[in-house]
Amino acid sequence: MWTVRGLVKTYPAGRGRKAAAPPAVRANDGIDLDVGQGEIFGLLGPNGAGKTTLVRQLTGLLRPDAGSIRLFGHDLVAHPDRAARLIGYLGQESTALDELTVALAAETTGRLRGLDPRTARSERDAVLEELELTGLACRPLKRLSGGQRRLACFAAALVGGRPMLVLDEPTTGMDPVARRAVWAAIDRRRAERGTTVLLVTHNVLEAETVLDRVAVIDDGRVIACDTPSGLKAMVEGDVRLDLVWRDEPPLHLAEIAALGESAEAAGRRWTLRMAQEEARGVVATVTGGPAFAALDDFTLATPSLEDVYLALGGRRKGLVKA
Ligand SMILES: Nc1ncnc2c1ncn2[C@@H]1O[C@H](COP(=O)(O)OP(=O)(O)OP(=O)(O)O)[C@@H](O)[C@H]1O
Repeated sequence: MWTVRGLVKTYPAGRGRKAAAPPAVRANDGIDLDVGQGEIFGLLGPNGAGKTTLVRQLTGLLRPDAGSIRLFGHDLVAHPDRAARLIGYLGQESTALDELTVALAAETTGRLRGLDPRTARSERDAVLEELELTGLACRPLKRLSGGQRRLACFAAALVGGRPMLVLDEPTTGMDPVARRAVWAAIDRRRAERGTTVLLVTHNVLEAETVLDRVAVIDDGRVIACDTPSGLKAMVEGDVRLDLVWRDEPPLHLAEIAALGESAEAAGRRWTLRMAQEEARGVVATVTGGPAFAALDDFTLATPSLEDVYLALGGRRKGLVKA
């Protein structure tokens, strides 16, 4: 339904004296994607991986240097204007709606999408109620908290019932209640209308729970594409061991110093990834010997999408777990 082949986008080098000019950036480097109708499809990757660049091309806002994009049979490279009729897009920034009230943002979006005034008003009321925004309806977006503003923009993106929703980190800054409301609204549309969702995220936890399939993007390329469980099967047999030290790790103990060499350290926390059998020995060492006194807490966990991502050679930077 949504077919992307060989998409390439390079941002040109900046002007100026040679040494000071920023170099050209190949932000998308031959991307292929196939998204099916009714899928909740994710793009996961660290900051700067090329996700937003990809999404802006898919939504007709940025012209690719090479490659093809077809959505519901339309050629969106030749006719980028058609994207607006097919896609409800929630970008990372939404300053365009800032001056409007929550109600007017939703209603105006509906009118811009061709709804008659009455339908725009009734869709506005329904979506504000669905997302529990009715109490904020008269508030200008610029007078809302970050999470509330994001939710109001999400509400506006839903008005007009586009068959495809493209959401660039929709739940950033939202509390758990608002997040749940977003996922429920998406699920409802998929169940009732077969709406397809393309979701950009660097939240691996969210990715694991809500997505049907994920494309992992790194350095402008798709480095893996599968269901979350399919991706996790790639690192089956591995576990993650987190050790939290009370204070300094007891590096005077030879076995702890050796462990430290393969650990990723973040403050008092060490994270180690290893085969299950090996983990058993390490747990015995840290809990049975003199190191135990220095240990505050430890957890042993099955692999997450983050572990897959790291195993694929991705960079850790930019992926969040909460
Ligand atoms: N307008 C621009 N001009 C030049 N380079 C750009 C421009 N926009 C993005 N880039 C560069 O292109 C690369 C991809 O950026 P992009 O915004 O697509 O990443 P992203 O995966 O969406 O990141 P994030 O998770 O931080 O939103 C980065 O190296 C970025 O610095």
